[in-house]
Amino acid sequence: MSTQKHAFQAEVAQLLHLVTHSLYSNPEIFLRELISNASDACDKLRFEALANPSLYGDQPELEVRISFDKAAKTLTVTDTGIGMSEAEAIAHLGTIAKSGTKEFMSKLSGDQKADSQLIGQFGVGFYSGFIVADKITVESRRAGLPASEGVRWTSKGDGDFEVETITREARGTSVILHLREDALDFADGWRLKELINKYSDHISLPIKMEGEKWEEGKEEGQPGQMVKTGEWETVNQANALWTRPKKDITDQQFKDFYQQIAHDWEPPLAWSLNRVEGSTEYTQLLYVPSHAPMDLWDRDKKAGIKLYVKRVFIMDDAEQLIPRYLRFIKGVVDSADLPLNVSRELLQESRDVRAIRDGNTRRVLSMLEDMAKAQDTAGTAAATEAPASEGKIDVGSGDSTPAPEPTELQGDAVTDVVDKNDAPTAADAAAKFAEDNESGKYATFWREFGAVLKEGLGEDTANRERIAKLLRYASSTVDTETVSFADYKARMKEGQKAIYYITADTAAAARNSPQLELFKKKGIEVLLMTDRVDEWALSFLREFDGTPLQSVAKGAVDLGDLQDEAEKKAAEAAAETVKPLLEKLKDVLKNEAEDVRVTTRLVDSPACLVVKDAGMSMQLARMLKQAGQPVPETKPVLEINAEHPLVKKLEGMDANTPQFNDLAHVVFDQALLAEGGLPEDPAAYVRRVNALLV
Ligand SMILES: Nc1ncnc2c1ncn2[C@@H]1O[C@H](COP(=O)(O)OP(=O)(O)OP(=O)(O)O)[C@@H](O)[C@H]1O
Repeated sequence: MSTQKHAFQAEVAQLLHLVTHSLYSNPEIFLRELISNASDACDKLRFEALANPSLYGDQPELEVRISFDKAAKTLTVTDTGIGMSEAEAIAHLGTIAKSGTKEFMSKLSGDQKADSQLIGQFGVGFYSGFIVADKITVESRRAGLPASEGVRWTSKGDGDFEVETITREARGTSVILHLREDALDFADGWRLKELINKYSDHISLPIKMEGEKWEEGKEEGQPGQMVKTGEWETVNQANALWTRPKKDITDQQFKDFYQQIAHDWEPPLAWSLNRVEGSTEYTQLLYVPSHAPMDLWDRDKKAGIKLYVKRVFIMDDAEQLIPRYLRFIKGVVDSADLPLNVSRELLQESRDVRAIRDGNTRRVLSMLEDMAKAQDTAGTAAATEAPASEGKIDVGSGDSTPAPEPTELQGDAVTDVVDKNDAPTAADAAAKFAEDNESGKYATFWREFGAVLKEGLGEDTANRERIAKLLRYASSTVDTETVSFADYKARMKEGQKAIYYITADTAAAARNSPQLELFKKKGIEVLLMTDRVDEWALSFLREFDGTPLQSVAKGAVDLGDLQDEAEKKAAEAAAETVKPLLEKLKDVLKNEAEDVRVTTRLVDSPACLVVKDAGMSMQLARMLKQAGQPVPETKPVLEINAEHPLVKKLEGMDANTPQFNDLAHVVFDQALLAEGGLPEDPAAYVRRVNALLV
């Protein structure tokens, strides 16, 4: 059969260029990527063979072999997995099928340092071989195909690759790297073992290397050398990480495993490994990443949970195992109860799956609570020399014994895999304390994923209160997004009956909103909600811990006991005197405003717009309109400040004059502008302002 030449898909060519130019500083990751592909290929075969055991043929073993040839300058990774047909080799090794590739490519800046960070988030897979090789040959045969239908794929990592049909006796794939001159140190048994140990110990498959022994020189004066023994030895632990006792797993191994499953170069913020026993038995290993993926905002993004059944890999991205608002969580669930042939459809209906999903949700929420608590403790104890307690501090690092959740497990007992004697020493704890304190893990989490977590208020009724406790906002008195509802409540003024908040497009707009004037004057804190999701999410949270939440831009302002008698009296008197003006304004602005009333919420501004209590905020209405969604046509209420000179001026004017009409409209449009909106007719607004200026 002749050789056919194929061009790489444009994105692959681009990726290849990037791989070889950005990743040379960390060349060794290629081995992790190739072993991970080999392991995936074995997982796939094991899964397909459940329905068709003949796929194993006469080779029942699933394994990975790593060999090298110093003289030929090659390094070969061979697996007995599913293999590839010719068409598959062309498709899988010549194009990138992954969603998000385009987006990824568009984010590249040309700055190698920044790009290599990005590529770490994306995962380079097979192409990382080109960091150390100037040519790669892949020989493969798909399980179930005859030996004559093997394929050889070859490329130098430039614009194209070649494919030819070969005869290959063994099922599976060999990836042969022709090492670059500067990467010859990888053709070394010790070096390879060290790397396997570092990156792939937790792979559940045996990774084998040919044994070597020292042989003295045959003749006098001839140096000795290492020679191969011909026996293949397993060099990794070959049991899945999550099946090992936690005390036998180092932090580094947890992190390495995360990097393998999440294709992320950054270490995770926290993790938790537990064996859950009871009516539904499973092991969960869950990770909180330290940064958001590029497609976080895609609500259809697949979840990052891999499902195993009794150690057999079943599927990636098992979205039934974690709610959508926690879609950023990565990890593994290994169930003891689900059938091996479980399908996505079946997952939807399974009671066991619901129990696992609930268990995962609770576990993630407690990890977040622990992180938040560790940060709070760090914040208050920052100046003290020693940590307050080991348990608390260890919690923040993610590898702690999670707090038990007795009442919430509905009969399922959590047995942590960790040996309780595995507790960290005081020195460990102090070191971790310093680390956590420095990094502010919860702050990082909140910055990256806070807005997604808010979706949980609407999605997860059962855990709404727990989620509410995890929320953080900036406020009129605190610049950073660090204020929890509980913090807010603790600082509430004597007599204050509600948690006040304002929604706006930006923090600046919220902070400078006229609606805040009275609150600022009285020193009442107001939470600033500036995420798009805030208003929707808050519609599910009417109160926190018995205290109602009240938007300062909705309904009439009622500060209740916070307003003293004299103020109330003055306001009532002002309302009385300004009544005739209100009538005039209502008439002139009948097309724009639902109502015009006098308010005490303003101090420096003449007027502001509010919506009725149950109404949709103007900000949300604008957002929906922009998104092309139908929005009920509601008019805002204009509230005026009877003390303001402009209002006093209006009071003294004849309502039938064009000047009154102009000033009334200017006051309305300015209130709209201050709130982040745009006048219906901007040109008319400009004309009116100009008329008043001359
Ligand atoms: N050893 C192998 N055996 C069988 N198929 C393989 C092997 N290595 C790679 N492939 C195929 O080539 C595809 C591309 O591999 P690559 O490593 O580039 O991406 P990936 O594994 O899909 O993604 P990532 O590594 O980022 O998770 C794989 O999805 C798989 O179909």
